[in-house]
Amino acid sequence: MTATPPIPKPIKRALLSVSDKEGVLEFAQALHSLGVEILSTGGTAKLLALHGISVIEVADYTGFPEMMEGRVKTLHPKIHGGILGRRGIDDEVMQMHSIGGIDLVAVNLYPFAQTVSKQDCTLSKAIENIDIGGPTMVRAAAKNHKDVAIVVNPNDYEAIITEISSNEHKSLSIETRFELAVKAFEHTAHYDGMIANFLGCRVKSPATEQTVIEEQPKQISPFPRTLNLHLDLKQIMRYGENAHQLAAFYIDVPGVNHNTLGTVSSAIQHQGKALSFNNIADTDAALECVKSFKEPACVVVKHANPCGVAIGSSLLEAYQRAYQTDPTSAFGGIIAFNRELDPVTAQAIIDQQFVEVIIAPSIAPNALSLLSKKPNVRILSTGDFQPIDFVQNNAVKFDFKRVNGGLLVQQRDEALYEADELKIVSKRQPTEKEMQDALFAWTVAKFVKSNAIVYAKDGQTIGIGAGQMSRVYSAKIAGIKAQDEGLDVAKSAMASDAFFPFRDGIDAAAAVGITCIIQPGGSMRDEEVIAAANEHGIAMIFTNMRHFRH
Ligand SMILES: NC(=O)c1ncn([C@@H]2O[C@H](COP(=O)(O)O)[C@@H](O)[C@H]2O)c1NC=O
Repeated sequence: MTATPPIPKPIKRALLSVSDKEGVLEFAQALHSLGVEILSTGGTAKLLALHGISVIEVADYTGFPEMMEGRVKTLHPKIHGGILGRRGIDDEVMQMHSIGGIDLVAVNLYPFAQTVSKQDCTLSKAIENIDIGGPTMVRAAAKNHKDVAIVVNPNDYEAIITEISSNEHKSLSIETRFELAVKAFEHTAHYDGMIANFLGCRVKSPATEQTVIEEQPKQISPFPRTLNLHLDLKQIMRYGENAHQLAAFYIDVPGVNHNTLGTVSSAIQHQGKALSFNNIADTDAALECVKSFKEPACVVVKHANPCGVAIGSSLLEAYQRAYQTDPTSAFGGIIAFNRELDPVTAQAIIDQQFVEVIIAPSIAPNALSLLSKKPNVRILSTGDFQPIDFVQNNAVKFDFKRVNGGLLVQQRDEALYEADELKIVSKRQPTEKEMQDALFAWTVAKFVKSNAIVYAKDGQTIGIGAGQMSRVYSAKIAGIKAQDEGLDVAKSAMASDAFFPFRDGIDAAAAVGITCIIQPGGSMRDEEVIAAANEHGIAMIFTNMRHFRH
């Protein structure tokens, strides 16, 4: 025998207490029209009253004034009893203490994230912006979702009004209340996580020598004692890196300190099969690399490594030159552009190769209709993104690598080189063209897995050696690939993501005709390495910055 679900009770009384007042007037107005009595805290009540909406102030309802500059507003048994009381179980005790049920709670919290993102935010200001009464109501209402609806997101107001209006009992279904409750706990978990992260950077831990309780400390750790992450599930994949692995894509929640615009996480997919785990990883690698260039550029990626990168006077030229580096590896690759994809380039791709994903800031409509002939190709647009300003962009953004039993956390590698750290260490100065080629190769090398060796000439990669355990083998592979594709390495620049431990890498470069080398320097045998460059007449630039990538 199946139990008949209880008849949902109508929503008769709502409590509205919001910091973000967006949409609250319309919401309150609609609730009022549905015959709902509205209780509200000081600022919210004032706004509603000003617009002629009938409202009872919480202070009048409880008989207790708001006090301590808002620290105590709703923390009263008449409010919390009204939210937490189990209908059908606690009715008698509620009646005994004159506690009326509150059937809907709409709360959003003090803007803690916005407050602490301001440069001049003091510790006291941050602490005053920790909402206490709000989360208490949110959690209470979420716990009692069987009888109470909790609304934390103004984007939900409209759907809630629509559902109540169309429901014969002027209520919300249990499914809606449950969904809202889960959203509410996610919201308070995120909120408390932010607070714990903020305070956890100031307390004695392996990251800090001492607890820092200063109003505006000059330096605090970027690493909280406990790391609270908040990511939203975007997609479940059919499988992970391999078919026997379950996988999902979680994305950053856009907010005050996160800008997800122009990333793979917020890209719009126009056609093609769902992105796979490897597609997303490779698309991110291609996209982040192509953002480094100001000129029209194209990056072709395979297994997270660029296999061809080029700039050109047009996107078509950039694509053709990037493809030319390694057509064999480009088969089934991921292609990223830093300009709108035009129909000529789209047609060239279709004519020339099998491609898994194409990503660009935008896709011209006529390019999209051409690509629709290849419906399996995943086409993504990110919206505009700015080329990375390596000097300006010093925001602390984290990069994570999971190890068994822990998580490695580091700042993202957002630098390229410090201009005043570039040093010519060879006898011969690089020509202007050699310098341009070297910086292009260096930019690409940053995105190639270590050990990375990149040969480049005229804004085009000529050979890329990636992921080898010895640098000299990466150099050899870059040379072999160039030769196999009939590209002339002579007079190319060579970039190495880390220093050369021995002179053998330089000798190998000279043997294939490299005339300029860019590398971090810093080896015990730098002298020997520089002497080798001088012997071969190679111009050598030290960047004093390494770009390992694993
Ligand atoms: N202290 C309390 O009892 C309390 N109750 C509700 N709040 C918050 O006060 C804000 C709304 O205040 P007002 O309606 O006065 O603008 C909301 O963000 C709500 O989460 C409170 N404030 C902070 O803790």
